[in-house]
Parts: sequence; C-alpha cells; structure tokens
Amino acid sequence: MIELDGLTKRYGEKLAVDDLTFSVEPGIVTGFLGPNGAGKSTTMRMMLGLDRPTAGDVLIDGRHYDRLKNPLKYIGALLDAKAMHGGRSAFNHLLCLAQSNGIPKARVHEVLDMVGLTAVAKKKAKGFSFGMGQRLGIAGALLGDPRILMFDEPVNGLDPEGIHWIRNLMKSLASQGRTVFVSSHLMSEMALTADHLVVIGQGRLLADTSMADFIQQNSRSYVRIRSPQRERLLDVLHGAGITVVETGGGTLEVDGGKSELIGELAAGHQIVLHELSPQQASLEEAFMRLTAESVEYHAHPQGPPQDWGDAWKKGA
Ligand SMILES: Nc1ncnc2c1ncn2[C@@H]1O[C@H](COP(=O)(O)OP(=O)(O)OP(=O)(O)O)[C@@H](O)[C@H]1O
Repeated sequence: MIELDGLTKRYGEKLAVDDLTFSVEPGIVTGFLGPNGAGKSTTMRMMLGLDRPTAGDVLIDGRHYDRLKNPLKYIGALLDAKAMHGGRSAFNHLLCLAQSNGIPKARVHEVLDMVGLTAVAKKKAKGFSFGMGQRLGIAGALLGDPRILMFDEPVNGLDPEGIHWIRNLMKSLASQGRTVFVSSHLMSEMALTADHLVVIGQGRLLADTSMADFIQQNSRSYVRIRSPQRERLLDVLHGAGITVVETGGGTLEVDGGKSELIGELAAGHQIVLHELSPQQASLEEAFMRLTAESVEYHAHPQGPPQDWGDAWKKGA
C-alpha cells in the first residue's frame, strides 16, 4: 500500500503538489490522472524518494522510501524509460540493478523473458526502439518481484500489441494482490485497465473513487430514442411531463435513466421504437468535465483564427 498524507511540493513560487492525501490499495489497478502539469510526475518522484516533499509524508508499506532495505523488493517503478545507460546491453543494465539490490542473476533472465526481450538481451539499449525501451524499463520495475508497482505513462509510444500486453500485465499483477499505480493520458486505455481513479488538477486532489462512480458522478447519463412515429412519441412524452431534446437525424434524447418508463409509455400507446438505449459518457468526457477548471494550457477552443497559416499562400 502507498499512503500519502498532506503531501506538498513547492518549486519557488510554483505549488506543484498541494496537500495530497490518499491511499493506493493492493489488489486493484489504480489510475492516476490529471491534465499536463497537474503534478503527477512530481508526486510519483516523491513516492520514490527522488524528490523531497516541502511538507507532508508518503509511506510505502508503512515506511519511508529511504528507510527501505533493498527498495526494488518493495516497489518497482517505470518513470522515464530513457533514463538508463544506453551503452550497456539490456542484460547488463538489469544485472547492475540486480546486484546493487541483492537480487540473484537468475531473476534477470526471468524478467527479460517476461517482457519478451530475451532475444535482444545482449544488444545495447541505445539501439532499442521506443517500445523495446519501455519493455526494458518494465523489466527493471519487475526485477525485485515487488509488492508495489508504479508506472508513469507506460503505454506512451507503444503499438497496439504493446498496449495490450501492458494492460494485461498490470491487471495480472493486481490480481496477484500487488499494488499497481499507473498514470496515463490515454483515457480509453485507462477505462479498460483501472478499477480505481485518483484525479488531480493543479496539484490538488479532485477525485479518489472507483472508475464506475467517477464516470457516473462526472458525466451526463441520458436515453437515446428513435421512432418512426416521432411526433406521436413526442406528444406522449410531453404529456407525461418528460423533457425531450431533439438532436439531429431524428434522434431524441431524455436526461437521466428513464428508459423503462419511456418503453412502457411507448408500448402503452402502441408506438414503435427503433432504439431505446441508455447512454453514459466516456471516461474522457467525465475527465474533461471534472478538470476543465484546472487545465494549465488551453488551445484556442474554436481552433486557430481563420487567416492563421495563410501567409504561405501569399508567398510570404
Ligand atoms: N524541477 C522543477 N522545477 C520547477 N518546476 C517544476 C519542476 N518539476 C515540475 N515543475 C512544475 O510543477 C508542475 C507539475 O509538474 P509535473 O511534471 O509533476 O506534472 P505532470 O502532471 O506530471 O505533467 P505531464 O502530464 O505534463 O507530465 C508543473 O507546473 C511543472 O512545470
């Protein structure tokens, strides 16, 4: 388990992490979300003792990181996959890590096998593709067979096969009872992987909740309806005091989860329905809604001005 208590980090005027208190529980995958600059990496660095908190505390299985003997056996992390000695082979890179943490050499072979790098184990890491580098970073995180695993943007730059592999790896590590904490900007991926979410914005805690509750609490649920007897249906729904929004293409929408009531009303009036489907917004929409206020860098919402980028046409 990872426990944060009032964790705070200030860089000069900038409050990067602001009084964060939450726990990351074992047995599930916990997603760590926040817009760019929200303080995710700073928080993760403090968890690993790489940055010193300005105030507050973070405990790894009840202890400070720097009090852990052979820390790789407690917590394994993928922070920056490129942060390794590129001149070393994959095998030697892992062997150095293993030797400095009292981990037997046999484990190096095991983790290389787990991440699918055995065939290139003797190749220098600087010749690795981005995906291979990520796999090597993950091998390093797994080296000590730790109870806690932390991944910062693990699927960044990976192909679909690599993304699928990491998703399954994280789920299986959690199902073994380990604590798995992962940050990602890929919402669709997070929705498939995480059971629980911690969301921060401008360093502050915005949500600490299950995936299902997060989506339910931060998004609109509605019922989508299509009927060849649209006008009659509208009359019936209005008569029952139900507010209907007419969207394009002959589709109607009713806020909330009233699909049973609408179905019964339509049946009672012998109105044919071609669609009656409860809709829930995606994690991405829920995330955008919750964090809209705390996004540091906004693009122009309507896109660039109309004449933007025209200069080249005029030969300027
Ligand atoms: N060493 C540093 N010195 C000064 N400011 C820093 C330093 N590291 C981070 N910051 C600032 O702290 C804030 C949080 O940064 P951090 O990298 O933790 O955010 P993040 O959520 O990981 O962002 P991203 O999603 O873009 O990776 C940012 O405003 C950043 O500019």
